[in-house]
Amino acid sequence: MLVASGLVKHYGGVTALDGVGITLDAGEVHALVGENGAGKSTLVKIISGVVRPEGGTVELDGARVRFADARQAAAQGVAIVSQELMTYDDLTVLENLFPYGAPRRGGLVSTREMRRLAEPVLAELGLDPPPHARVGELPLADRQLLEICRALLQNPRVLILDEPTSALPRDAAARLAAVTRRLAGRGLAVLYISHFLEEVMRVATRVTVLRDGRVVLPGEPAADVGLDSLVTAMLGQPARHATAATAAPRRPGGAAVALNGVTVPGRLREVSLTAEGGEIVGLVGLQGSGHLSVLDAVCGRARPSSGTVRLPDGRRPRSARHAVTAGVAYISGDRKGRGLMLDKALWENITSVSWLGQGRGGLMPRRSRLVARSRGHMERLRVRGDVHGRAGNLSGGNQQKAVLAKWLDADPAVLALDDPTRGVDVGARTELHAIVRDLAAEGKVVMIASSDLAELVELCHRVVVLQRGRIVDALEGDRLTEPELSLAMNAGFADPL
Ligand SMILES: Nc1ncnc2c1ncn2[C@@H]1O[C@H](COP(=O)(O)OP(=O)(O)OP(=O)(O)O)[C@@H](O)[C@H]1O
Repeated sequence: MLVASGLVKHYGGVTALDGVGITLDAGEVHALVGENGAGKSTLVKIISGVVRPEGGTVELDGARVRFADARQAAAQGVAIVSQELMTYDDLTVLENLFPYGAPRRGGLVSTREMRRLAEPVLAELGLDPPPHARVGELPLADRQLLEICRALLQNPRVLILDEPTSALPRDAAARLAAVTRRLAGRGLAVLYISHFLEEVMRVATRVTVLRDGRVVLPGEPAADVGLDSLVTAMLGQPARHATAATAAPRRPGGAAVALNGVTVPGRLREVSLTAEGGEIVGLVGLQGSGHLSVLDAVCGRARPSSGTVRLPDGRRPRSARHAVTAGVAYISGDRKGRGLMLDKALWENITSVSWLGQGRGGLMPRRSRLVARSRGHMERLRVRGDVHGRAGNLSGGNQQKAVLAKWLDADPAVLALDDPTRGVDVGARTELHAIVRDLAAEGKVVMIASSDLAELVELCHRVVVLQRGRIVDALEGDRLTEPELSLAMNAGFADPL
């Protein structure tokens, strides 16, 4: 149905695509995988017309197409849900669902018609938001699903999903996988880009792997490709297997983060928790359970009405900025909360936080030193990009790594991580985990919330479970397994706030 062939695209000296082709057939879920920076999003942008290739063609039903933009692509039946969230946060749910023109009756926008069209699609994805709520107020996961609803409301024949589950909790991701298969069953051609390889293997009928802008595995039946060979194709070498968290050295007793009877109205109730230097403490819960509010309290983003939060230097976080200067690094996988200066060079980004903390009154280090330091962090995290290039030119996953590089440069005492490996490829995920373990071994406090339970089990010494603003369990040792975590998150609800 859709055939791209021989696509070539360079960005300056970088070869993003070097003769890439892919065929999407009706009724298939075709997965596209590859490391961060392999060229996946560039391929999508060329199909949607956002980026012009230097060579190659895109054909739809045998006719060559060159869409001017995503809107024209949608009009011809190619709907794209891109990696970056594109919701209009100030508009309502309904307004967001019909961006290219709302249904009208007698010349007037018909809210009733909008609801009639939207409701079954929302229901299929398990969404039930108040239709007049502002989208900015919805949780990230709902916003991501909403974008998919918007694409489906265009009745596409080709649906392109670029990392559709990166912000989704497991149940929603599973629901989306089922919906995706159903859509293919109805004859849609689906291109599915994801870093969650197990999910890819479950949902895809065929899989194409890109490495360094080239196709290294062309549209193989997913059933014939094992997970290991998929990883090997992506990385060009077998993956290093992560060691279990229990093997990580633990030296508790250093400076700690301590929450004592912390209540944040509507979010946390009398939460007491100590995370010591050297410890990796996980935080988990269903949406709205308060696990992210614990991070917010540590980062000075939520003020307790009673109780105290103490940072390793003995101070209380008074504001987000104050927490930064007190050595708290907050790293979020939420792309919008990433905090890179996209127009500035990578080295300026990477060295920006430490300058905040150390710069006052001191001498600005020489630029060459800052660049060299940035290069060091980039190598360690395998950030693929030019140290002098704009941060905005990096692929999504590489931007995520650049944020971590920035905080590594600041040498924080506390790492508050919120889904830090969202959208990051398998190789980088393992690398990132190794770095987090190293930082803990150096005596730093690590607190991590993740929607990826496997990540928590692999990484944490202890995982604290919250329900309705309260700590209800803490799992460690033999009890720290995915099924136990899932059970603790869902079982026996605490009293409501
Ligand atoms: N506007 C741009 N300017 C310069 N380089 C760019 C630009 N967009 C992409 N690149 C580069 O092209 C390469 C491919 O990027 P692309 O975004 O397609 O990767 P990706 O496979 O989607 O990665 P990710 O999994 O991280 O999203 C990367 O090296 C990236 O840095």
